[in-house]
Amino acid sequence: MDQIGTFGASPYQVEDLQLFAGTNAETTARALADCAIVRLPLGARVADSYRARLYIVLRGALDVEADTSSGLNDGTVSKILPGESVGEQAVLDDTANLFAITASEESELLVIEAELVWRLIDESNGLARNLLRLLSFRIRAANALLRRRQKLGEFYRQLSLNDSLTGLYNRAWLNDMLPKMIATAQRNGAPLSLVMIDLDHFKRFNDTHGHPAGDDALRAASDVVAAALRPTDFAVRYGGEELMVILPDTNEQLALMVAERLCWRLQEAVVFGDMRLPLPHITGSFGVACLAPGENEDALVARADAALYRAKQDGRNRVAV
Ligand SMILES: Nc1nc2c(ncn2[C@@H]2O[C@H](COP(=O)(O)OP(=O)(O)OP(=O)(O)O)[C@@H](O)[C@H]2O)c(=O)[nH]1
Repeated sequence: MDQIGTFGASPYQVEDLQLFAGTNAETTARALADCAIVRLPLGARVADSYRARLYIVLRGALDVEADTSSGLNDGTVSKILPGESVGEQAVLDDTANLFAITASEESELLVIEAELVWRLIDESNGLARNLLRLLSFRIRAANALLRRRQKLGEFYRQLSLNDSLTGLYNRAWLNDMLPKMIATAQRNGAPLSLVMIDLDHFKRFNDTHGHPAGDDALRAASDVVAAALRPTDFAVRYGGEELMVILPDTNEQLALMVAERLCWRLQEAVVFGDMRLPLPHITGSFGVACLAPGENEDALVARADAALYRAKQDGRNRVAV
């Protein structure tokens, strides 16, 4: 970063500098006359960014990375073009320019020391107004970036908690949430029931209609289950062709009714939307268990599993407790 001259001896005009728009050009030019102009070759970094200084691009362009000190640097880079500035915030709160500033092409920069910026703010309402406007714009941009990151974070969180084939909650979600729901139910003395569901002869279904049709069937079964539940119930893909329903505040009798309803709706489900194809049907076997006092999630799941096994043994397409 070589100094190649001063603002006063350069061909650049105050009118070229966004930050000084609307200020008295003559007074400003006088104040800036001794400020250094430095040249930055392509790819060079603003080397003394440890100081609070304002840089105005006169020619070329700068890339400014997000704040590297906060650990929030996610590769977001803003471009600073001729007339624009960087470092206002560092000057205002008297901290170093902690972000990485690099020349994206050969550039010339006007360097204004913090003390001079403050003096100019004292002397010029126009500069103060421009700075406020610029900061307000930067805050809005930073907020928008945060919102985008939040949305992205939420998107990935959803991805990691939902099964990609069926859209139901996955095992990771279950492992996290079921113990919490059980603890709440135990604490409040509230009932909680589980329904384990296993699609019947699913291997045969796959062998007869093909694996993609098997996927369609799984999706159809999941849709049936999800659509039949209250907003307070939860549907989970427990494993391959095994689903689970968690019914908070539901005793065994009610859970049995829910399972019967699901069983009936499943056998009525349309697997293929294309009516020209022969209509294969799917059925499921259902095991119901209601939380016993002092019981933990493993014991409850094991009882629902045992009930499911009985439903299979008794001929499938049915509910057992
Ligand atoms: N298409 C498809 N098939 C799956 C998926 N996950 C598991 N399966 C199949 O589900 C079948 C389960 O077979 P089994 O465990 O033998 O049980 P079943 O044939 O359903 O017989 P029963 O449970 O005794 O009624 C296997 O053939 C798996 O390949 C999936 O995501 N998509």
